[in-house]
Amino acid sequence: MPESRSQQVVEVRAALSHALGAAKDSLDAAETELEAALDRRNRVVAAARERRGRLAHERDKRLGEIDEQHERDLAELAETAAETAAAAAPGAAGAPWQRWSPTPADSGTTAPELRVGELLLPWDGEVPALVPLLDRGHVLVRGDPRVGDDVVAGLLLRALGSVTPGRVTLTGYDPEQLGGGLAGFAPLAPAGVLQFVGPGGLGPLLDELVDNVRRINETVLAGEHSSLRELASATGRRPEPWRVAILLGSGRPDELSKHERGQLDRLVRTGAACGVHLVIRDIPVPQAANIEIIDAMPGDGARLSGCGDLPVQLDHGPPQAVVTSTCRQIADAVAAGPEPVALDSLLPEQEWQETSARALTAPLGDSPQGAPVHVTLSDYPPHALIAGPSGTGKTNLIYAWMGALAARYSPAELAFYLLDFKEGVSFARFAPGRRDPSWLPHVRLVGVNVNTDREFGLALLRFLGAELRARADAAKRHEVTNLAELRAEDPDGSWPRIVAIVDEFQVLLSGRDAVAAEAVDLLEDLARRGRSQGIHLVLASQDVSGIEALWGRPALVAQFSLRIALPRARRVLAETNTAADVLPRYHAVVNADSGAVEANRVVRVPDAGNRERWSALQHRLWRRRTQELPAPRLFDGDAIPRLDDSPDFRRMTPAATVAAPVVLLGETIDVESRSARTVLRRAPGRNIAVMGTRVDEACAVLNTAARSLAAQFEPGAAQFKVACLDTDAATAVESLKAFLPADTGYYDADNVDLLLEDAQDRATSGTSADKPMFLLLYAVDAAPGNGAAMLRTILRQGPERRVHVIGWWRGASLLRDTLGGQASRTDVIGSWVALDVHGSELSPYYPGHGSPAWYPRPWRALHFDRSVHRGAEVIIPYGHQ
Ligand SMILES: Nc1ncnc2c1ncn2[C@@H]1O[C@H](COP(=O)(O)OP(=O)(O)OP(=O)(O)O)[C@@H](O)[C@H]1O
Repeated sequence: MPESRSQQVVEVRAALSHALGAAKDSLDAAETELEAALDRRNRVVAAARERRGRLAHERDKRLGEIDEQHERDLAELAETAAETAAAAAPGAAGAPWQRWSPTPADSGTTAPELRVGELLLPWDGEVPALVPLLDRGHVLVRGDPRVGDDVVAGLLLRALGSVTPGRVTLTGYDPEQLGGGLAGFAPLAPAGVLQFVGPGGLGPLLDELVDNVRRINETVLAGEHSSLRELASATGRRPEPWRVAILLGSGRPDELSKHERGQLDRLVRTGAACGVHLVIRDIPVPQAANIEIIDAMPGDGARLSGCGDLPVQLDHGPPQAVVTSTCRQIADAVAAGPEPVALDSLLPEQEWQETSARALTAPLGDSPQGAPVHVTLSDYPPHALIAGPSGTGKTNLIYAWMGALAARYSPAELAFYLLDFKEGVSFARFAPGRRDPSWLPHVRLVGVNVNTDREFGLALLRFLGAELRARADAAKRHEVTNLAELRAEDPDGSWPRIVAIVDEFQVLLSGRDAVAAEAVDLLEDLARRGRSQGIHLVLASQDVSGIEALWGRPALVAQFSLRIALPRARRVLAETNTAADVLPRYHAVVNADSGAVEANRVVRVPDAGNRERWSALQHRLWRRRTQELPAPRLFDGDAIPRLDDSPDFRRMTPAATVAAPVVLLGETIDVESRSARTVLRRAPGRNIAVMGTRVDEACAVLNTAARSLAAQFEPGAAQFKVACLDTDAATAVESLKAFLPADTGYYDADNVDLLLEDAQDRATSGTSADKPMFLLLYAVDAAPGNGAAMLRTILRQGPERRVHVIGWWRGASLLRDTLGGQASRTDVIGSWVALDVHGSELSPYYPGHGSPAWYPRPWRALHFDRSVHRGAEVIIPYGHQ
């Protein structure tokens, strides 16, 4: 058993050793594995570390890239925002106060947004914070009152400075006298750009604004446009101003009545489309998308509802000096009135397309709402009265009206007769001139500088009277009653509507003389009957006396139912109609109902005075005229007519025998260019006496007589004898020699007795078969010796034997002396021309008429021929012969 035990021990040992060996192996294996594992782990850890490092690097790199991209995006966005803001708020709407000045833009352009501060962005550049007010919405300011004041002042100044002066108007409601940024704007008040309503005024103010919105919707937008902004961008015109109401409440919840609250809601909803905007503080308003809320806080605490949560730094208020000077500037510009509109705005697209059969209608300008204001002359209203103090644009208005009419109606449809009683040549542009040969083809007559020649006004009225009768007769023949019917019945006839314009017509009616009396009678007849015959009168006057001259004739005034009043014109509208008192410059009130207030229409008149613009129109129409159309007659009271231009003189041709030689004496004052004449028939009394001391005029009349006679006779067919007894007339006589036949006899004081003896012989013993003899005697009162006695014989007996005296006596009484003194007969002087001789001295030569109303004036004479005249006529001696 010991063996077995040792055996067993051995075996156990062996087993143990084996086991130990096995365990060791296992341990070794395990350790190797551990080592490998540790190694692996170390490698994994190292790899992991390395990857983390790489990842971190990658992440950092990416983050860096993202940051950069973010900054780039932000900068890009901020830059775009800044650019957009600069475009949305150009000039005065966005410039910082340090370099701010007004930049008024056209009313047609879109309204800018207005800067109130700066968006605080992590960006180097500046992004302005803008508020959409004009044409877009309303603004509610809350928060710090002082900052709020600055915001309101800034907004208003930017709005005012961005548009044409007067296009933004302000109304302030400030019952608590908070000022609210408004105080500095006071200089706008006198020009009506700013007004304040007091406590209790909120209701009426809101009502007025609502009324404006309603009116603009109904009459301006009129269903065609959804807003003024849209209208402005479609038409380039903005007929209404922006009306901004600044409502500074007290913060009391009961400040607004129910009605006021309703009106406020209405304005919030509908105002902006009509340019009515609210800037509100401390008044509760409903939430609305078009109200920009400004939380006014100092520093970076401010917010704008339109900018979300972005912090905003509000601008300081505008410097007081800038506010004041800008407001003054705006007020001055508004007081001075708007810039003139161009004449072209009155012209039609196609010229000469209208028919005047029923009426003459043309625009005179635009209404304040931008719609054209048309003016009509027809059966009603037939005639117009225009009044405007000097310088208010009356002449311009007449031009504008004429331009608008002339462009629409051809000369076959419309004829103008123009007369200007004031000094100057305002209508002369319509007639051919030295520099410009064109004329307005519709114009038949232009009278300028007729202030002393009231007879010319009379002549025009007489002419129109004759035309009226001709039309009435034609109407009777065609059994019709008015122009439209006459034109339908007589389509080939020439029946244009006639518009006679008389500027400063009161000159014609002034005084209580025969001219005025006849003028009023003629006017009354024309005004009454002209309406149906297409004859329209337009009377213009600058002072109230002009209108008053008519006032005494209510029946006459009543016919002038179209009234046009320029700024400050008085009495042309109805007595209680004061619309003209508040008209801005270049505006007029047009009233087609005799001045009744309800018929007022305000019109802004374009600038038609501009010569170039006018002349472009005139030239265009002139080139379109038919070649037969004659140039208008130009009567210029300041010009001395020339015999060579006289149609009567030009028609004269020489003949061997002339039964009734015609003596021309001067130009008549008439619508047609016509010479005053006396016919020297073989009949008693056919002599001509020129009376007066004025040498030049007397010589002018005698020379005209001599030249016109000479033009009718072939050489040798008549005898001319010229005596010059006043050396002052020598030059005139000398100049005559070129025109008289070579065998003319010339005499002076030394030998005039020979001439008279000769002529006396012819006068007493000649025969009617003898050649006519014309004695042209200059200063004949100076005939020496028994010259007077011989002259008497010649005057009395000569004409029947074809011996005629054309003599100049240097005074009416000297003629009387020649004729044999006070009691002598005067019928040997069948025709006379009086120069500076008073009417009372002429009565002996003016049989059956008393004495003519004649007040001598330079280069005018009175002519009377007892064989043909009922009354004496004023004539203008021909000059420069
Ligand atoms: N609508 C207008 N637009 C621009 N300028 C105008 C307008 N109306 C008048 N003017 C200018 O005002 C000035 C006076 O105008 P205008 O001669 O027509 O006045 P008036 O009332 O006829 O004066 P007067 O009777 O003294 O001649 C002129 O220089 C004219 O060019």
